[in-house]
Amino acid sequence: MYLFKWPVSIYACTCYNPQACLQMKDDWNAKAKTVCLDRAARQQGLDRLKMSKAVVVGDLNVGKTCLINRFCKDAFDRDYKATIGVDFEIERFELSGLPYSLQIWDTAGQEKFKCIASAYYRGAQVIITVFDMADIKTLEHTRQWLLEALRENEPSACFIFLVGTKRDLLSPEECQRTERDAVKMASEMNAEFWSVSSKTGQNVQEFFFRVAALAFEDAILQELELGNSSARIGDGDILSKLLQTSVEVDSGCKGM
Ligand SMILES: Nc1nc2c(ncn2[C@@H]2O[C@H](COP(=O)(O)OP(=O)(O)OP(=O)(O)O)[C@@H](O)[C@H]2O)c(=O)[nH]1
Repeated sequence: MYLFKWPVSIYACTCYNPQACLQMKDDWNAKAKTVCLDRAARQQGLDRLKMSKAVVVGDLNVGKTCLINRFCKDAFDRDYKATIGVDFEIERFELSGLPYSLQIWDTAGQEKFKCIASAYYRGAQVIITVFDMADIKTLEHTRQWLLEALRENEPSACFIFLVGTKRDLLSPEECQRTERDAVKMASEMNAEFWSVSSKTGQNVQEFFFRVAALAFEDAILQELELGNSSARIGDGDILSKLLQTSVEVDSGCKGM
């Protein structure tokens, strides 16, 4: 899969929530592009709030709620409390000078709540399928969860992530083995794989920053295209000039 790389987000952000402040990268070349894009976005009247929706799906007890709580509240609860239906958090960022919010929908993994939860899949820009690295059968089930979430969305318009939780419970050897299986599954799902621990916080912030960066980039591109019908990637327009570098984003393991 080829994506235009526009690393705006990673370092040009001043977050409302200090937890969510995206890390600065020392890449002046990219920074210059960020400034250009920011200016272009302003010219297009894009100063209003942007919001993207991410839905988090997966078996019960795999750690969906803990993943969200670690990122949004920097908290971890060792006691299991089943999600009933759905719940959501909104994380606010300022990216490249623009306010931006990520709505993160936590859905119930329990079968009896599935019909309630699936009603909220629609309109997602990001689908996060979660499995428990210490319970390999939950990895197999992610395919089905993804299918169900895609049924309510336009597949080509969604970023798909496969997230393995509870890596703190695995030995390094077990972790390697599970990550190998997960990378295979991610490639079948056309997803990007991350392995995380909500208990220790390992990779959680990095993962959500990546989600926010991709969703934000996509939202801005869509706005620019809608706002100016002549603005099309590859048409020699402002976007293609700004987004000169395309990089191959491979569906491999990003979070290890
Ligand atoms: N050791 C460890 N335990 C975790 C981790 N993430 C979650 N847990 C535990 O796993 C259990 C289930 O976590 P939840 O986040 O509630 O699971 P869920 O997927 O939201 O479950 P449903 O709401 O039923 O769909 C809890 O007891 C958590 O403490 C992790 O990274 N490491």
